[in-house]
Amino acid sequence: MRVEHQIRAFEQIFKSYDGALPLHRFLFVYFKQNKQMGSSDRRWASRYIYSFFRLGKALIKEDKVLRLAIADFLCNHTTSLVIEAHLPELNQHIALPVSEKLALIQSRYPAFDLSDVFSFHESLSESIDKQEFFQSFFTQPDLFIRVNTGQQEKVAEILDKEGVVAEKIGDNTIAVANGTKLDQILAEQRNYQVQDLSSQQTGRFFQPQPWDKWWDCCAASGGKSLLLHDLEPKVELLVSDVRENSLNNLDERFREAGLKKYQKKVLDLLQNNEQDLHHYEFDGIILDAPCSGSGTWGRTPEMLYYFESHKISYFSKLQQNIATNVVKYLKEGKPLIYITCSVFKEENEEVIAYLVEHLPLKLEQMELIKGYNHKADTMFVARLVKTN
Ligand SMILES: C[S@@+](CC[C@H](N)C(=O)[O-])C[C@H]1O[C@@H](n2cnc3c(N)ncnc32)[C@H](O)[C@@H]1O
Repeated sequence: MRVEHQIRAFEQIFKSYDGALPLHRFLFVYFKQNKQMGSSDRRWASRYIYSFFRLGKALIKEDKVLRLAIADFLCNHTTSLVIEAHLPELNQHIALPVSEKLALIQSRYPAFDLSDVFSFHESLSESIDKQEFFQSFFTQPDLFIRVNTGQQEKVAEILDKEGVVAEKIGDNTIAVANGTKLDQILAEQRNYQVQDLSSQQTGRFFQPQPWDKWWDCCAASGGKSLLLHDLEPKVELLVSDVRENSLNNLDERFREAGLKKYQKKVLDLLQNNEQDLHHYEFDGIILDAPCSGSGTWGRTPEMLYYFESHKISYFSKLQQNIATNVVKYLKEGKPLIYITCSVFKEENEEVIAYLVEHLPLKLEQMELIKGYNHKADTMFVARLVKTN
């Protein structure tokens, strides 16, 4: 009876959700409206719906509940009523590594094709190891903290005292399990930022100099600007975004981080901004472009199910147009840092090919930062320099 209750709750959620909102926001509202669900019901319903979407479109023709049991088996190291009821013979293998569990599923269900987990695989950037990438969707990514230089030991000690398992990476990064309530544990926001590991690594491409003028032109709440500031606090900074709300969050984050001196503008980079920008010339521009976000779908697996492939071209055009509009404000010999959190070549290498062909830009370096092996996001970054 209890398993039927859990399955009914899962099916209700699946039926009410259409992919329009991020799943975590939808669940927040859904649970508020369904107060009869106790905390255990909510926990199981969340686990099931997230596991279910991690299967993408694999075995799409099979019964939904069987797919749920397979997904839940692949994603978790502890069993569930659904696995016990619908895959009883695999229950004893729940603690095996994902690769071994996949082999078990493949041998039982020959129609299981791992590439159906990510059904847009034809569009992937070439350097991605497809097997590893597809497999990564069955593991929840970690939460990463970028710690200011010299503060890593101190922050790690506080986490340790609170019983949080924390892994130090390099000198400035700490990984903890997703869902860790950092704001309740670490009071001193000045010393750290929540920022994905791969996003932190884009900083290697910035190379700012003291007193440089930089423009973070799609700044949102300022993640890349804060990274730039940590690399070189003497940079003069302009931040802009089309969404005023995001920039308000940025003010709050900058204040907490102690970043006081910066200029801020609400700008739509698809428009002519000459009135606002005619007297500006930058020593560096960070274009952290709007994109499909496909390198972050390990955190939002509902996208494996709901994303529509025609959107890739839409984002690619948007990226080309925004880049074209910002490059005129770059000084000769200075860098445009182009960043996406996409795994699609049309948003990455192909945008760079377009920019190099149509704009006075020369490619210095580009890299797909592969987070899928490190429980992190996958990002693309390129450093292009303006020519005459
Ligand atoms: C990938 S996010 C930026 C993330 C941010 N740099 C960070 O590190 O947290 C892309 C941003 O581009 C902004 N954007 C989208 N279209 C735009 C446009 N036409 N003009 C200016 N900004 C735009 C979005 O509002 C969004 O905040």
